[in-house]
Order: sequence, then structure tokens, then C-alpha cells
Amino acid sequence: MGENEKTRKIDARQSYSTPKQPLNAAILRVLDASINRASEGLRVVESFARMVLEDGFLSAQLKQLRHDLAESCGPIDAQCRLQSRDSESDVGRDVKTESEYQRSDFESLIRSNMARVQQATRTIEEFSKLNFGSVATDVEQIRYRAYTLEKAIFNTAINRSRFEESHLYVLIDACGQRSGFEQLSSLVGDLVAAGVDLIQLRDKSLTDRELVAAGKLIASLTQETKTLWVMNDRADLCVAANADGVHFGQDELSVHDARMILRPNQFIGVSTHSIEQARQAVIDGADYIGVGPVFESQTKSFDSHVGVELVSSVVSEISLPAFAIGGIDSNNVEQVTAVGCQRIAVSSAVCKANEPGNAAINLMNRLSPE
Ligand SMILES: Cc1ncc(COP(=O)(O)OP(=O)(O)O)c(N)n1
Ligand SMILES: Cc1ncsc1CCOP(=O)(O)O
Ligand SMILES: [Mg+2]
Repeated sequence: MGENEKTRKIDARQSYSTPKQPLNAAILRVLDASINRASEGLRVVESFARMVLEDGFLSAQLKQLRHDLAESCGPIDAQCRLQSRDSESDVGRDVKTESEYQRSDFESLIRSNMARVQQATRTIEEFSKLNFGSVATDVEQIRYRAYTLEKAIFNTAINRSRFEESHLYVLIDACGQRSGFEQLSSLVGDLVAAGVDLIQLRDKSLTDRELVAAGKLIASLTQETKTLWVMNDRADLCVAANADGVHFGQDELSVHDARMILRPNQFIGVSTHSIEQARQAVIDGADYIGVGPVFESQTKSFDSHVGVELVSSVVSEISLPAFAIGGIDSNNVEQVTAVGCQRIAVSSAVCKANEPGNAAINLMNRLSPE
């Protein structure tokens, strides 16, 4: 649309112009102020992700969003924006609410700045509909991405705190007992007494009823202890057996669909085998991730292994809790910790040991509390 055409269209609505400014200048003024507000809000949250969370992935996402916002607003001429700017005579400049000067904690800082981004992008959408239709549709996408990132930031912060002291995660089967769970009971008792942080029931041979029965036993043995327990593969059985969480592979239920089944406080872990899958798990709202298989495993066979290289890439970029898994034992655990990962998930290194409790304690002593 040429400048004359634009001006003609706006001038046709003279009733909204004031003696001080024609309407086109007023629209540009709103757009200019809103683009600045949205960009400033994103910069604040980006600084939090970068310097406080020290999360390279989330800060890169926020930076990208800020750049994409600028690009989406490209059709709004920068020179015209500057000409319309008149901060000195802004009638709202001195109107401040008390809350604008009070940020009690990081949560309120991030919430208020994300709200600023969302309100400002909505304002850009509405006002650009008057004259810059393509901006409105592009900025709408930016607003949705901001909502998703806000959720990922809070999810990361909550789970860092939830799993802050979780280092050793042990995968167990139901000890091959179809007629009773004495061995399972003894193993879980040992692991709880040793102070294992998480226990996962991973048994591909049991019926659903047997899994729920074994799960209820684990629930009773871990109740009122610091040990959390996780049901592998199945959200429905996680609810039925009252597990603390559930673990999914890449082909099982998505985090989104599982949330429709789980209780609100039940957490979700997701297996990842590449940096892209780990990033996606953060965006999807996983509560922790498994990263592997790192080494050859006695529990499950794989065509290839990701090595400690992937573990290193994940923990240096992503701050959502990540457990390295696959063939980790007391002989190679230092290779994992050397790349900065202090969280491991193991099965045979503990379950096949003569004294599982001692094997767990030995591994935990090799994992530093950060
Ligand atoms: C903590 C943890 N990480 C990874 C896995 C593997 O899950 P998945 O890829 O779905 O494979 P199965 O365990 O279901 O065979 C896990 N279970 N736990
Ligand atoms: C289920 C699973 N997924 C990746 S490795 C693995 C098995 C972990 O067991 P182990 O510690 O014995 O290799
Ligand atoms: Mg699975």
C-alpha cells in the first residue's frame, strides 16, 4: 500500500484525530511504544534465563523471539515510528501503579514482564490490523510463542527445585515374582534405606494388574520417605498405582496427552537421544529428561550409543534436570560426571549387585551435590 493510499484511508476517520496529531501518527505512536515494550520485556526475561537460570537454550529462544518480533514489525517503517514518538507529552508517562516498583521475587519479575510482552504484542496486533495486516498475523504467532516460553521457564525453575537433590535413579523390574513380591519388597526396602532418590518400575513382562499391584507395593514402601517412584510407559497405571511420576519414550504418550490423564502433581520424564529431542522435551513441558543410551547396556540392547558427548551437550545447554542412562556403573560413572552431569539412572549396576543398597550408596558418593 502506497503512502498516499494509507494516508487517505486514515484521514477518512478524522473524528479520531486530535488537533495535535493526525490519526496515522497516533497509530504509529501506539505501535512504536508497544514494540518497545514487548522487546524490553523479552530482554528482561532473557537476562533472567541467561544469568540467573543459566539456561542457554531458553535464553537463545527468548533472543530469537525478540529478533523475530523486530522482523515481523519490519513493515512498520522505522523512520515513521521515530517521527511519531513523543515520550515527553505522553499523558500516561507519570501514571504509575505501586506494583510497578515492587517485585517481591523472581517469579513476579518474570510473570510481570511476560505479561508486558503478551499485552504489548496484543496491542501491536490490534492496532496493526488498521493498516498493517501482515504484521498482525505474524505478531500473533510471536505472542503464542511467548506463552509457550513462559510455561517452559516456570516448568524448568520448578523442576530444578523439585529434583535439586536427586542424583541417583534406579530402574527395577518386579524381580520375576509372579506369585508374590517378597524379593521386590526387599529390594525396594534396601534402595529406600540407602537413600536412592528415584525408583522406576520398568517391567515389560507383567500384566497391567500385576504392574499396579507391584506399583502399590512400591508406593507403600516409599511413602513418607524422600524416595520418589515412577511408573514406566503408562500414564493410566501411574494414576492407578499412585506413582509420583511416569516415564515415556519418544513413541509413547506425549507430555500434552499424558497431562489429560495424570493427577496435577504427578511428574513426567521423557527419554531423549539427541539434542533436538532434549530441546523439544523442554518446550513440551517435560519435568525431567533421560539422556542416552550412553554406553552399552546389560538391560536393553541398542544399535548405537550416544556417548558422553550428548550428555555434555545437553547439560551445557539445558538446565531442566537430565539423567544420563545406559550402561553406567562404578567403572565409568566418572566419565559422566566429568562432562558436568551429576544425575544418573541405572539398573544393572545396582540391581545385579550382591548388595544393591551398598552399590547404590557407592554410586551416590561419586555424584556431587553441585
Ligand atoms: C530415566 C529413564 N530414561 C530413559 C528410559 C527409557 O525409556 P524408553 O525409551 O521408553 O524405553 P523403555 O524403558 O520403555 O524400554 C527410562 N525408562 N527411564
Ligand atoms: C531402559 C533403558 N533405556 C536406555 S538405557 C536403559 C537401560 C538402563 O539399564 P542399565 O543401567 O542396566 O544399562
Ligand atoms: Mg518406554
